[in-house]
Amino acid sequence: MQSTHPIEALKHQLDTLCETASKGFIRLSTPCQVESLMGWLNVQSVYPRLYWRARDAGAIEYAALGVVKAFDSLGGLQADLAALADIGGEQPDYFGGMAFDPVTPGWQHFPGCHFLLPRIELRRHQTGATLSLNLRFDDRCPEAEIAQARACLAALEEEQPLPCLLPHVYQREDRPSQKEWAASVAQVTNPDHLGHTPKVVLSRETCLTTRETPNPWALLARWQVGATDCFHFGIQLTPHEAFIGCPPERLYKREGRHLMTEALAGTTHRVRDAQQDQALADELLADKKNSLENQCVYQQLLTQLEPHSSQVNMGEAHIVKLRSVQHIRRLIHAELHSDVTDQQLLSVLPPTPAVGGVPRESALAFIRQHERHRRGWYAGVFGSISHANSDLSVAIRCAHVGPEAIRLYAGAGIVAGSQPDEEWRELDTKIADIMSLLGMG
Ligand SMILES: C=C(O[C@H]1C=CC=C(C(=O)O)[C@@H]1O)C(=O)O
Ligand SMILES: [Mg+2]
Repeated sequence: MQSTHPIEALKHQLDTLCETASKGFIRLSTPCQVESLMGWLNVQSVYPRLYWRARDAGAIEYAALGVVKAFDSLGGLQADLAALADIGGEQPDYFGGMAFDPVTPGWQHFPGCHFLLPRIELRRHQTGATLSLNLRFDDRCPEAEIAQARACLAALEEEQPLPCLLPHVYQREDRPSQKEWAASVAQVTNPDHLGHTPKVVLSRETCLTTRETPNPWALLARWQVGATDCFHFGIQLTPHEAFIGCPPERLYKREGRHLMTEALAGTTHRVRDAQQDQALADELLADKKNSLENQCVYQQLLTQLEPHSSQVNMGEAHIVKLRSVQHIRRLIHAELHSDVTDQQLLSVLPPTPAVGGVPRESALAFIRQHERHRRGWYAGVFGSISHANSDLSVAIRCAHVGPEAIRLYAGAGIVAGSQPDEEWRELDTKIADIMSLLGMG
C-alpha cells in the first residue's frame, strides 16, 4: 500500500484544523523522504530559502521556506518569543542572522538583523525526515492565515538533483590589495596604536567575477562535505543572491540556562604528512602571537559573561583541525542568570575579538575608517533561536554569490608580532577550501 504524499497529508491536517482553529503557534508535521535538502530548496519558488545545520555530530539539518513572521530587530524577536511562550504549547524555531555592524549593515537586501519564523520546514534528523507547515493564530485573522498556508503548500515542488558544478573562468580582485593590506597591518602594529588597541581583525574581500556564477546550493552542498566540525548555512532572501558559509566558530549555544561559547583564534595551515602536521599544531599552541590572538577573545568573552552568569568555566587551549587550517580553541561554559535573554546575549557578545578586536570600540573605529569593502553579514551571526535552545555561529568562511560575482571573505587577527605577508597567506589558507571547489585552488 502506498502511503499518503506528504503534501496531501499536510493539506488534510490543515482541512481538519479549520474546524478547531487553535490559538498561538501550530506546527503540522508529516514524515517524508528526501535525498538532498538543498536539492529540495533549489527547486522551490517560495522565498526566502534558508538552510541551517549546526556543528555538533548528529545535529538536525533544516531547510526552511517562506515566512510566517520576520523580525528586523532583536527586540521584536524577543517580544515574539515571550508572547508565544506565555501562550504555551509547542514553540517555534527562528532562523537568521545579523550583520557584522548592524547599524551600518552594508549589503543591499541584507538588513542589519533578520530572523524569521518560516512557513515550511523540512528537517532531517537521525531517524528520518519531517515536512512541517507553521501557522500562527495569536496575532492574525485565522481564515487569512490558513489561506496563505494553503497557497504555500500548493506552490511546493518535488525535489530534483542539484545541478553539477561546472567550471567557470573567474577574474580575481582582492580588496584591499596586498600592498594596501601591508600598510594597514603596519598601522595596527605600530607601537603607539598597539598601546591603546592591542588587536584589530582586518579583513579582505576577494571578488571573483564571471559571466554566470555557479548555483549557490550546489556549491554549498559540495563545500559542506569537506567541512566537518563546522556549521553549514545558506540564505536567499531574494532570488538572485545568496549568502552561504561553513564557519568553524560558535558564537554561543544555549540549552535552557546553560551557555557554551568559545575562543577560536590563532591559525596555521595543514600539511599531508601527519607528523609534520602535528609539529605545526604544537608550534601553533606554543606561539606567542597566535596565543595572544586567542587570549584577546577569551578575556573579552569572560568579562562580558561575568555580569550575566555564574559558574563561568574555561577549558584548556587545544587544536581544532579543519581541512586546510588548524586553530587554537578554548571552550567556555556558564550558567546564565534566570532573566538573561538571547536579545541581551546578541547585544553583548558580537562582534567578538575573533572578528572585531580589543578594545571593541577602537578596533571597530579602525575597521570603519580603513576597510573600503563592506563586510555585510560576513563576520556577523547566523543560526537558530528558540525559547528553549539557541545555537549561533560566527559567520566566517563564507561567500556572497551574486549573479556575476562571488565575493569571498577572510580576516586575520592583527596583534603585536603580526607580519603582513604571513597574515596575507593566512587569508589565503582561510579561503582555500572554497577556492579549490571553484577550480581556483
Ligand atoms: C576572521 C576570521 O577568522 C577568525 C577565526 C579564527 C582564526 C582567526 C585568526 O587566527 O586570525 C580569526 O580570528 C576569518 O576566517 O575570516
Ligand atoms: Mg590569525
